[in-house]
Amino acid sequence: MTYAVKEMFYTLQGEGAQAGRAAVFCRFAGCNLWSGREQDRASAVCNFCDTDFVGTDGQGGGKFATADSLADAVAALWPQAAGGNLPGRPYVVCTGGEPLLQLDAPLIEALHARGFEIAVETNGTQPAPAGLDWICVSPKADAEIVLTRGNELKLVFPQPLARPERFAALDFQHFFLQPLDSLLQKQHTREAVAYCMAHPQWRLSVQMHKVVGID
Ligand SMILES: C[S@@+](CC[C@H](N)C(=O)[O-])C[C@H]1O[C@@H](n2cnc3c(N)ncnc32)[C@H](O)[C@@H]1O
Ligand SMILES: Nc1nc2[nH]cc(C(=O)O)c2c(=O)[nH]1
Ligand code: SF4
Ligand SMILES: [Mg+2]
Repeated sequence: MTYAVKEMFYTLQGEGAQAGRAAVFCRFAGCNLWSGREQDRASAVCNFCDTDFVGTDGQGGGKFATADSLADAVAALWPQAAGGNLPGRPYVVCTGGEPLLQLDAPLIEALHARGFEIAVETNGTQPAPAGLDWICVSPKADAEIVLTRGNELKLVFPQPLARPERFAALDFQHFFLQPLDSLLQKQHTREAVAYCMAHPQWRLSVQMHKVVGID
């Protein structure tokens, strides 16, 4: 299968329980909940997206004909210490767009073969292939989730039609509220803080990369 990748870069995970960890980000092109075109945003199932995932023209992006060629490109972004491996297991975060439209068993095998721990950021509407090491599901109000277990559930907040209570009993290790980044971001942050203080099952996920100014 050919993989369409918008961009690939080395940075720190900015969100959730792995925030602060060095990671290669592999951003797959395309999503099932929005075309990515601004003129379609208002009518999209998911209409608050902060990401450009259209096409393959970003930094490190492209079309990859095989799992091995994509995994080689991911591995090339991980820093190599002279004369040996760095401490800290190589970590790749597959995101998008919606990564589970493309991430398949051959790619998981190829990334594992290169020593990578594989994380995914998904909207939860697609089943996950076996072998993923970290699953972050971020539900959207108008899209039913089929992925109801994983490592972390990270709810963009507030979504009036997707209250945290709807997800609180699902099978995840960590529950995060991530303030909706928009013109009202400060207000959303205050509301998320108040919710977490009243419901200690939930923790706050600040999008750290935006605070510190990295990709
Ligand atoms: C761009 S999405 C890509 C992965 C996948 N499609 C998903 O929605 O989880 C990556 C993460 O950013 C979150 N996100 C998108 N737009 C956001 C915004 N305006 N404010 C806060 N988080 C946002 C998503 O909910 C998701 O957790
Ligand atoms: N640094 C950084 N951390 C992130 N965590 C999730 C992201 C995403 O867009 O999926 C993201 C991102 O775009 N950058
Ligand atoms: S599901 Fe994820 S990638 Fe798709 S539009 Fe929503 S936030 Fe963006
Ligand atoms: Mg992002």
